[in-house]
Amino acid sequence: MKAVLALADGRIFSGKTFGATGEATGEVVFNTAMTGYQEVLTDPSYKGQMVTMTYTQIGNTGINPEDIESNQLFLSGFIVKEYHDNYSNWRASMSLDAYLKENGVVGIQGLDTRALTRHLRDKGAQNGVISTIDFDPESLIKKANAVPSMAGLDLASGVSCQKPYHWTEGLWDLEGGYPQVDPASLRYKVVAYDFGIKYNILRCLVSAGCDVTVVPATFPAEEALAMNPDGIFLSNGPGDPEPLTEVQEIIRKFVGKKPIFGICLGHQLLGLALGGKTVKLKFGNHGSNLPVMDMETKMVEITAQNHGFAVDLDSLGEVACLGHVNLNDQTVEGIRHCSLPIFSVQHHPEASPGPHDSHYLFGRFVEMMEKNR
Ligand SMILES: NC(=O)CC[C@H](N)C(=O)O
Repeated sequence: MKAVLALADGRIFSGKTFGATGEATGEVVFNTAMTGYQEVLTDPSYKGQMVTMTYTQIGNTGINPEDIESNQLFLSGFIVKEYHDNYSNWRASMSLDAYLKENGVVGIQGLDTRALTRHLRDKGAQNGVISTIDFDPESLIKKANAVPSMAGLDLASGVSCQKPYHWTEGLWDLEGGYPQVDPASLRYKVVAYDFGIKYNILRCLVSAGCDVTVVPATFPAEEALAMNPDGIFLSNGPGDPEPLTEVQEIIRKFVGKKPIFGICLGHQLLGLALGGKTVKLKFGNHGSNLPVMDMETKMVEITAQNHGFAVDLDSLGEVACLGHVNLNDQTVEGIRHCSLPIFSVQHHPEASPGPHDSHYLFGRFVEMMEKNR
């Protein structure tokens, strides 16, 4: 069955349906990861977006119950070159097509994703519509232009948990799968603010020795401090960090009181809480092969990333310095507070999908908490 993708600037791509049928809208972004479509589909940070994978063959490894990063699919549309229904993997329990159908996510396959990616790279990420019911170019372009801009959108509040919960699952291993870790063996008490947190971040924290309590995005700072944590963690999440002013106010209350570690949206919110600004990038970075330098050690790590906004370093003045830099586009990849045990990164040290080069950052957070006990 025919499917069409129309972009707000008038470019139209034709393909075939897969997954759910109907119509979907969102900001179209490209992801350069070669594997890990399942983690991409369940990453809450993709809410409001439609993702095209630059890797050509998608679906080959099917879907398994273990590689999910949250309990649902968040992106609104999935765009691939060649969908493969005949999957093969020892853990797979269903096909990608069936999974998208079951979760109502509209897909399109068989279009030139290379041309689409080059278009987004040259013209910038932009809103679009995938349709299997309307093929009229004029009507589709109108629909794409009616989608609200990602800049200014608070999407994190809608994906955060409703009430606090405790997390004790550690990192996966081949023999035993995901272990349940005895909380008595976990030395550092961490309050993790959930703006759309990925499971593997929680697992990395537990495996690094943290006893994690996950709290909603606007959980009062006073209540978090009353738990007497060793550190505060700020998670990834969808949308623009700027409208989340209540959250920035909460973060400010931890500065000077507790060690803080932020990832992606958490990093951007920390930058704003410290008095800085964020900017929307032309097409951002989404993938698992992006080079970054740690300014402290000058080591280069290959990282997983998924962001459309970035912190403006100059706006932070003397408060914080550059902790990490993206070696492709020189964007601010991390900040470090000049005098307090506070740091954050734009990339994803938990990977999922991606290389494990940046796992050491969880150890750095634990060291900070140890020094500040
Ligand atoms: N992965 C994330 O946390 C994304 C942060 C933010 N939504 C951005 O696009 O920049």
